[in-house]
Amino acid sequence: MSETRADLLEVEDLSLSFAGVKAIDGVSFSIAEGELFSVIGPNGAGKSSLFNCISGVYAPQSGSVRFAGEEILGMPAHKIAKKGIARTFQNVEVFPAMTVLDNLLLSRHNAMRAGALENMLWLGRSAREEKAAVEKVREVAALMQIEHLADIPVGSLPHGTQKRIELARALAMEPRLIMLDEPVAGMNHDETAEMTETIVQVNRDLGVAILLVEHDMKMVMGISNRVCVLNFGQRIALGKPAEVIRDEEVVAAYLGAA
Ligand SMILES: Nc1ncnc2c1ncn2[C@@H]1O[C@H](COP(=O)(O)OP(=O)(O)OP(=O)(O)O)[C@@H](O)[C@H]1O
Repeated sequence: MSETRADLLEVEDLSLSFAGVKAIDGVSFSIAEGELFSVIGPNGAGKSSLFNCISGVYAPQSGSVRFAGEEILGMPAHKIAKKGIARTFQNVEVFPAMTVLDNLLLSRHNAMRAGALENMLWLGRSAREEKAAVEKVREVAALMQIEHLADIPVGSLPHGTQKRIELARALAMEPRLIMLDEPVAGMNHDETAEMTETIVQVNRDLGVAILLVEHDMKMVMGISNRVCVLNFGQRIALGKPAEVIRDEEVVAAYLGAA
């Protein structure tokens, strides 16, 4: 990764409390355009809270989150998504009764269109526009190697495949940043290896920046450009994987949590 790339996401002095419990305590970091950046930390360190602040689900008490130079803190989640930040969830969030193709199309329409009703009914869309949308989501499906499943209801597919579909839904929005919340959780060895390769491919070939939260340390250390470590809501380390893994405070935090 070049060191000269511009910052895409800038998180500054972010703090979030729940009834006196500091879930995030003055955290700052930035992610460069096209970077693969991971956030790790023991259980309860604040990783999910951080995700939820950036994507507009939680409203932190203080701090700033800028995306492509624009303050996004306080914006509703759907507006943040439209700005170019897509996310996946710890638990698979797909529409199980809908086909793979329709799941991808709906995600794309939600990102591109204005009104919710119009999204649902696809009103006023020209046939050409619709054709372009189908072409785009088929392209994404091919990249994610789920093209052959296009007409199958998502709910009937295995967990690992549903996780891939969730990532494909995020990609269908053509984001500049994808936030992945434990993308290999619950996957077996082969599924994990496949998903890891896909994440690297999406980052490298599409140039999409990735913010990854994951407990699988081997995966994180193997693919990240930089890693940020949280403990009790605070940033205790930030750097290249080889630096972070040797950091005394990081080692102590993980041993303490073991
Ligand atoms: N909705 C909430 N209400 C109250 N406290 C919360 C809420 N969400 C998180 N917390 C608290 O904030 C702290 C950080 O939690 P968070 O879920 O962000 O950690 P995490 O690093 O994602 O943990 P895990 O790895 O277990 O998912 C914890 O002390 C947690 O109990």
